[in-house]
Amino acid sequence: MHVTRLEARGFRRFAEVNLLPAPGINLITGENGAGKTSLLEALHLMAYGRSFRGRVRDGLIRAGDPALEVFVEWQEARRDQRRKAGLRHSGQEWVGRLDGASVSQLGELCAALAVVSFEPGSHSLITGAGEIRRRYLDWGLFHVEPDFTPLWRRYTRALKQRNALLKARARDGQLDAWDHELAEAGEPLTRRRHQYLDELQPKFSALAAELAPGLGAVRLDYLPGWRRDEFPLADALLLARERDQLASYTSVGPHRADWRIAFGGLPGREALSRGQAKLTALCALLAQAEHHAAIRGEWPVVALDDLASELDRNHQQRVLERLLASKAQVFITGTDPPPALASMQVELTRFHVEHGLLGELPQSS
Ligand SMILES: Nc1ncnc2c1ncn2[C@@H]1O[C@H](COP(=O)(O)OP(=O)(O)OP(=O)(O)O)[C@@H](O)[C@H]1O
Repeated sequence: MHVTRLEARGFRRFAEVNLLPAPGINLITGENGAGKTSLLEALHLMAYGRSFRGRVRDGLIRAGDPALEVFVEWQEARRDQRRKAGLRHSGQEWVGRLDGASVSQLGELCAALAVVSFEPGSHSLITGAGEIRRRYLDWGLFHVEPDFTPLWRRYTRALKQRNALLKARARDGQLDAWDHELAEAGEPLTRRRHQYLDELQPKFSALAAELAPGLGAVRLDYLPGWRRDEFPLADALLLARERDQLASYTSVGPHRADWRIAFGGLPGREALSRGQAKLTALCALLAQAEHHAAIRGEWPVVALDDLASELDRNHQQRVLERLLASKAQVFITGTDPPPALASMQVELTRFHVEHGLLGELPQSS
């Protein structure tokens, strides 16, 4: 898929911005603080329902403006279909529209537009909290398995209910029903996530061998959130009940799941340098994009924020060559064009941002 229009109003420093990108490589340059990252952030917001650097209260809405609006149009090659989505926040709540109709859940927008973003905070996918890694798996599954979303919603709802009952000190009989519901949704949800991670493994290994060969062979392990090899989720919930009643929350289940990367050449993920953690995160994101392409028949949009400061020239080149071969639409930002691009004879569509104003530069290669 490729984005044909990205519009934002009242977003970060932009009063109004309108970007008409090309299907191939789009390079956005500008000085520090000009607004380059904000453009990718707006795209990410539409594709994930959240920013990669903060919430609304952290300044997504332009100072002095009543609301922010983001509008994206994109083309799906698979169905030769043009699609559009809008998102608005006026300080109270998000309102979303997809293909001209209101959406009841922002998740509907997120499952429609597929964007993979690599940005300065991406290493947290490897070194950060388990929630980030769960979200990564779920985002992939929202896109490649249409019946994953209802399953995920069912589990999330049951978890909310069980936690509310635990807080209200409800009787065992009331908890039984929600334990049953959690297990009914949680078991298949776990199987899907586990299988998805297994499917990512060969893609991840191939990317790691190319981008981070010094780290050795890669293994991805799924940690389900309870001792699944010993008993089913229903039993785990029952066994944990007394403890959960004391703590007023559910301590076992897929909401506590995680996954782990083990490299043959390293003792543990803590042994990764920050640069290696970034490369590993990039491998994870590209593996997900390749998997998406294999199942859906087209690449997600790939957004690489500040590529030159994230990767050395050699790694930039390897990543860009891979993306060029994929025919994915790519957005790259930087204060200057990344050095690897200069030597690659790539056809580029160039934009320049200055003090929150965007202009298109003549095409270059
Ligand atoms: N809510 C807001 N209202 C007005 N301006 C804002 C708001 N939030 C951020 N900004 C401004 O937007 C700019 C941040 O833009 P952004 O991070 O996209 O820049 P950038 O071009 O990626 O910079 P860098 O190269 O330094 O990473 C800063 O100048 C910041 O002061």
